[in-house]
Amino acid sequence: MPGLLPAVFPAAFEVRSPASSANLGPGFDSLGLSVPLYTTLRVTPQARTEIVPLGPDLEGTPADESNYVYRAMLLTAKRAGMTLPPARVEIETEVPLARGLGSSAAALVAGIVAANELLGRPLDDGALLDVAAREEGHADNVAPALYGGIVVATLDKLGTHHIRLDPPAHLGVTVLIPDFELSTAKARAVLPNEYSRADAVHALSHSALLAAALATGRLDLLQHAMQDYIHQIWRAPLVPGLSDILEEAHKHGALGAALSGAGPTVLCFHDTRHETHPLHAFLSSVMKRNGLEGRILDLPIDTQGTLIRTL
Ligand SMILES: Nc1ncnc2c1ncn2[C@@H]1O[C@H](COP(=O)(O)OP(=O)(O)OP(=O)(O)O)[C@@H](O)[C@H]1O
Ligand SMILES: N[C@@H](CCO)C(=O)O
Repeated sequence: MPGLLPAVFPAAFEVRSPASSANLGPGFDSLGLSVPLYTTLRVTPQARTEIVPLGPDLEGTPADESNYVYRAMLLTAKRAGMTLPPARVEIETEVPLARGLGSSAAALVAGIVAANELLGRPLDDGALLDVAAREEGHADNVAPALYGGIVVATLDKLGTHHIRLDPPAHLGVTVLIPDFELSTAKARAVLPNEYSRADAVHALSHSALLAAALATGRLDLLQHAMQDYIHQIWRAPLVPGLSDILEEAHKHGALGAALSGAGPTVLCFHDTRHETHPLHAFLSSVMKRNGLEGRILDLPIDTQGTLIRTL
């Protein structure tokens, strides 16, 4: 009577994917870095699928196929041409939702890596990135969430191509995370469909300079290289204080500043050898002037990306 035998399931495991900050100014949809705030999945193979969002931040998150994690797991199985084995998937996150720190990318990447693990690893890293980038529509959050560090990535008909950079020495991140949500969809809806040649050349040259500066540790060039006219000016009305920070943060110790992803978080680079008190004081004063509440955190750049651990 095989039906009465206890099923033997593979060992439970945990997948942890980091938050990310996309664009870094002019690298719209193509450049990002990861930071150590994590989305964690605990995956326990069992007879039926159960999606279990945990904690107050995920309250109201669906537990069906519209859940980002579960959707990503199903997509991965489809890409591999296999059926997803059932499992209990507990989801926890430290990444604030809809704040420009890649919560959706961390959820997607964690789901993709978890499904690949359950399926016996049929997809290599490049295919995992491609599944994630196609689902997200751009690779600038998902690539750092998968690989860690700073990643330059392209997504087109030919596939997803990327180069991962180790962060330059002494480069730290300060983020101002406002207490309000801004969905990526809303922040993309305000962008124009067309740009002038001058704006295109400005974006190309500055994003190329930024990637080269990050690759060679030229921290002195960040402030200039992070200038952007592709998305930040259009999004500024949605993020009170953004223009002040972009214009003035360098006077208070920032090496450069940018809207993080689609916002409303703002990212400043700092030199880890220097105090960040003056920058914090400036960011606090901008919040106060604009009637905002929020958190200011100094973070290193995560270099590990997504990790799997057997439980
Ligand atoms: N851990 C999670 N589990 C399930 N769904 C999640 C999780 N994290 C994020 N999401 C979904 O992603 C949505 C937020 O995605 P959105 O793209 O708007 O913002 P973001 O990814 O946080 O920011 P950005 O893309 O600008 O960096 C949430 O409203 C929720 O539906
Ligand atoms: N590059 C994307 C990141 C947010 O998902 C944007 O700025 O809209």
